[in-house]
Amino acid sequence: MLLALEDVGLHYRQRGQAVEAVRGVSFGLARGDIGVLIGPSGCGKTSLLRAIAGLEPLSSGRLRVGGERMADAEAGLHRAPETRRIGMVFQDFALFPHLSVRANVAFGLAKLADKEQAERVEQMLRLVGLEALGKRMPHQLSGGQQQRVALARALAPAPDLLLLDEPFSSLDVDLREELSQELRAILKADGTTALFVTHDQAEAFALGDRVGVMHQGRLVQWDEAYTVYHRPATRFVADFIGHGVFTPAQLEMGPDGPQLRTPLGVLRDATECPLPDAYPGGRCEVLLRADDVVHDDHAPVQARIERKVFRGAEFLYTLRLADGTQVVAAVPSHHDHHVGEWIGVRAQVDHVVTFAPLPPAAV
Ligand SMILES: Nc1ncnc2c1ncn2[C@@H]1O[C@H](COP(=O)(O)OP(=O)(O)OP(=O)(O)O)[C@@H](O)[C@H]1O
Repeated sequence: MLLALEDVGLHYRQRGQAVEAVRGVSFGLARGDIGVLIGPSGCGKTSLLRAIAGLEPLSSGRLRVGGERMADAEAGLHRAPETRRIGMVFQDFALFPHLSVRANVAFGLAKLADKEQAERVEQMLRLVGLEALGKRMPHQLSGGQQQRVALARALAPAPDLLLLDEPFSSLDVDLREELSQELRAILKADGTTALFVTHDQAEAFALGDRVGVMHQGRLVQWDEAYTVYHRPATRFVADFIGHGVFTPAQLEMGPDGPQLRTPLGVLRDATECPLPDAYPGGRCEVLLRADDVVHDDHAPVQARIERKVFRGAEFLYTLRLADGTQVVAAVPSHHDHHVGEWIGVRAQVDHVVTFAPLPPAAV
C-alpha cells in the first residue's frame, strides 16, 4: 500500500477541551490508485486529509506513505509536512497572482537545474493541456484553466501522493464534470496516487478506484465504488449514497434458497442476504433504490405518484403503494405521468441488501 492508515484519530483543542474530529480510521491506498473520501459536511474529511499531509498531528494511530513512517501518535512521531513528499490542491487552489503560469508550475522545482526545471514544467503543461498558455498570468485564465495550473504545480515535483480537497468546488457543474474526467486521465497517465475529498457522489464515483464514506469522524466503508453502491456496509451508507428507501420485508427460506417477501412482491435472488434466522422472525428492511423499482404497466402492484422530479433522461417518482409503503422509482422520462396517477411497479433488484429494522425509539 502506498498510503496506509491504522486507527488514526485527530482532536482539535477548543477552549482547553479536546474536540474529536476523526477516530479509528484505517485504510490502505495502493500505488497508482485514486481514493475518494465522501461524507456529509463536518464528518471529518478535510481534517483527515490535513492529518495525512502533516498539517495536524495525530492524536492516535499510525500513518505510512510508501512504507515510511510519517506519524505515530503513540511513539510521538510527526514528520513535518514539507518532508512528506505529498502534494496538495485545495478548494481555493490559490495561484501566485504575480507569477506567470510557467513560474507557478516551476515553484516547487527550485532544486532542479534550470534545463531540467524547464523540461518538467513543459511536460506538466502538456499533461494538463496548457502548453500554449505558459506565459499568461493567472488572471488571464478561466477558472478551469487556473485549476489545471494548480494541478500541474502540485504534480510537478512528482509527489508520492497527491491530496485534493474539493478541487472543483468553485467551478460550475458542467466544468466540474469535464474536469473530473480529465483529472482522472491525467493522474492515471502520470501514475500518481491520489486521495480526494468531495461531497459530490457523482464526482466520487467518476473519479475513485476506491471510495470511502465517512460519518461522524469514522470511516464507515472503504471499498470499490460499485461495492459501496450495491453493498452498502451500513444503513447510513445506503441512505447517503443514491436515492432509496428502506421497506419492511420478511426474509424466509424459499424453494431455491433465501427469498424476501416485500410489498412489491417476492425477491428470489436473495442468495447474498444473510439467512432468515439472522433477524428475529426473519423481519428486516430491504433497501429499494430508485433504479430497483421498475415501472411496468403489467405489474400486479399499483402505486400512486406523490411527487415527481424531472431529471432530464428520467423522472424520479415518489410513489405510495395501497398499503402505505413509500418507494422511489427512476422512470425513463418518456413515461410522463401525472401526480396522483396510479402506475404499475415491480422490483428488479440485482443486489438485495437487508438491514435489521430500527428499534421503535429510533424511528
Ligand atoms: N480548526 C478547528 N478547530 C476546532 N474544530 C474544528 C477545526 N476544524 C474543523 N473542526 C471540526 O471538526 C469536525 C470535522 O471538520 P472537517 O472540516 O474535517 O469536516 P468536513 O467533512 O471536511 O466538512 P465539509 O464537507 O463541510 O468541509 C467538525 O465538527 C468541525 O467543526
